[in-house]
Amino acid sequence: MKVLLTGGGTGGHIYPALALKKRIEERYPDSEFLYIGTERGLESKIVPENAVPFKTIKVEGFKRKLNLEGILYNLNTIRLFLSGISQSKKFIKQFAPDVVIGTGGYVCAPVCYAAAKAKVPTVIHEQNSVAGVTNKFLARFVDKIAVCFEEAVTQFKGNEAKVIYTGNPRAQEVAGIKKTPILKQFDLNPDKETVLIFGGSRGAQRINQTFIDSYQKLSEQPYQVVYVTGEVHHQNIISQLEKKYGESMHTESIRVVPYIQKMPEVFAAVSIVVGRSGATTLAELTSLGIPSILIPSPNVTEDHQTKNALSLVHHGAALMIRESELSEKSFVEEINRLMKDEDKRKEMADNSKKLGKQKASDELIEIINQIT
Ligand SMILES: CC(=O)N[C@H]1[C@@H](OP(=O)(O)OP(=O)(O)OC[C@H]2O[C@@H](n3ccc(=O)[nH]c3=O)[C@H](O)[C@@H]2O)O[C@H](CO)[C@@H](O)[C@@H]1O
Repeated sequence: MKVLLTGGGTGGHIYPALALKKRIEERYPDSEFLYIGTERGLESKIVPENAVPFKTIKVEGFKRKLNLEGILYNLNTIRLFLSGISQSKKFIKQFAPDVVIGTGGYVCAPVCYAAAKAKVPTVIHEQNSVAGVTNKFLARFVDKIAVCFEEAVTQFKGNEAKVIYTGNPRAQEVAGIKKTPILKQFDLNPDKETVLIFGGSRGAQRINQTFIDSYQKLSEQPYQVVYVTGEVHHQNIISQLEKKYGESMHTESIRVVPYIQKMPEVFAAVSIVVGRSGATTLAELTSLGIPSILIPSPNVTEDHQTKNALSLVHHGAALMIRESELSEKSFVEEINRLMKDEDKRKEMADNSKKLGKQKASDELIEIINQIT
């Protein structure tokens, strides 16, 4: 089978595509793959690292603010969209895929549109509880729309018949990962209670700032902390910590890193996860049954991270701190409250696991087999 994958910008759109690829390869070892992304998105790093043939096209997202600058920017976005379609057509002609899979982010728009117009069977995958703009645009052109939240099933007006609730391929990929001594890699004790804190695949400035403010208090707790800043913020966070805490920033119990490659293995090794509520992260946490404290980003389309988070909170699988209520005090107090209550953590872990939907890749493969 020849599969063209596209999706990007952030990790939450990239890892599901790679997880699906892995499962297709397991079931159909002769399969061939091509991934189309952008140079600027995280995919230009992650996809080649995973040894998947990678091509780029140039696309931008639309600006929502429609002042003169916004209008000019959007005109350029339309120009790039049109040239992105031509570039995609060329790649599609050369590679001749049996199916095209788009996992979200604006790079999918020209690629999936070009594929659908070229009559190549096309599937889009929506990770969030609120459908993204690109996927809504593509809905009428593609053959199938896979979703991960029941709430998303009704959001593709006029195209409901194409929608299938599969869940996220990343959940199937990580299911069954067991606790390992991976914390040793951070020079931490793998047998000690540990809190992992991270702000999605690119890091989150507001959480980074709260972490800097809370550093001293966190270093006094009986648990260990792994803090992920996001690649681009790392140097700045380290400098700020050095400036604020001097020598005392070097503690036994806190590690500050830019990015974690084997994130699911780290999830399985920690007591709780604290961070943003990106949909792919939540699919991984529920697949593994990890309790979490979620701080939704307020800067995403239709506040979808709050809706993602609430779908776990309502099932007793996570706690939530709204960013408007985030402070050094609420951050440390909430973490401490959960870390002191083992029964609560156990109950949340069970509830989290019950939400996990672990067969997404196989269900997507079934869809692919139906339409090709
Ligand atoms: C700001 C923004 O637009 N965020 C969106 C983006 O988030 P983002 O890319 O942050 O998405 P997610 O939190 O869903 O997924 C992040 C992925 O990166 C991995 N990871 C993260 C950090 C790290 O150090 N190492 C690592 O491997 C996680 O394990 C996960 O697989 O896509 C998600 C999925 O559509 C959306 O729900 C988010 O709202």
